[in-house]
Amino acid sequence: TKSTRPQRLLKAVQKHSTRGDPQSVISAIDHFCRHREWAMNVGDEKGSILDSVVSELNPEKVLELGTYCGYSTVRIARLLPPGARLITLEFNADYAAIARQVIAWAGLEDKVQLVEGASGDWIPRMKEHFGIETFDFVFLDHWKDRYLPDTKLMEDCGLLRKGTVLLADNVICPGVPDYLEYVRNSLSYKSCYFKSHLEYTKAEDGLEKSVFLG
Ligand SMILES: O=C(NCCCCCn1ccnc1)c1cc(-c2ccc(F)cc2)cc(O)c1O
Ligand SMILES: [Mg+2]
Repeated sequence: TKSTRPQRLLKAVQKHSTRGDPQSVISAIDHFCRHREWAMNVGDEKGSILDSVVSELNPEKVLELGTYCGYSTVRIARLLPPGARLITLEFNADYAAIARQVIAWAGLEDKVQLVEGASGDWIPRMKEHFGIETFDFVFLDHWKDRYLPDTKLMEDCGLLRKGTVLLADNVICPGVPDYLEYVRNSLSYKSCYFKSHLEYTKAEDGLEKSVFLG
């Protein structure tokens, strides 16, 4: 039976990168997506912006909504200090199965906890299930119509603190208009836009960085 794109992406990682070397995993995925098959990873251009936000923040507790094949998981986890933890939520079981192998190949499994399920179900359970007080950094990259409800849910569950940084992918393409309107007009956020391009294309896209003011 025909393989899936995530399966072909994993094979490219195992063939063209070095086990335990996250940078080589990132490069192998970017090469595959640019020269073989496009895939919805945050990509190298927006990925560099993601890197700079994470490096400046040095977060201890990170939440990623939307793992896909684990590309941004590897980008973030490789920059985390020892003892820091990344929880990544993926709804699609097939994506999760590939992501686990990509994260393990990169040698980052000790920093990452991949949880399968719906963000709306898991966000209310973060505190009691994972012993999380608040997150320092949240990367939103899942269903675009869930960015806003899940952000409000994180607020209501007390998972955000003064200074928590939300970074949202795809705010132009596919676009998250309701989320943008909220974080840009709410007195509880200081928001700014990083103009970039849709991964591996010339189309405009960008990241929105929003600091929760409490
Ligand atoms: O839909 C996207 N991501 C969510 C995937 C499903 C998440 C499942 N899940 C995980 C946790 N809770 C739910 C996405 C799409 C595009 C895109 C852009 C242009 C185009 F023509 C086609 C596609 C680009 C991205 O960068 C994206 O992130
Ligand atoms: Mg995305």
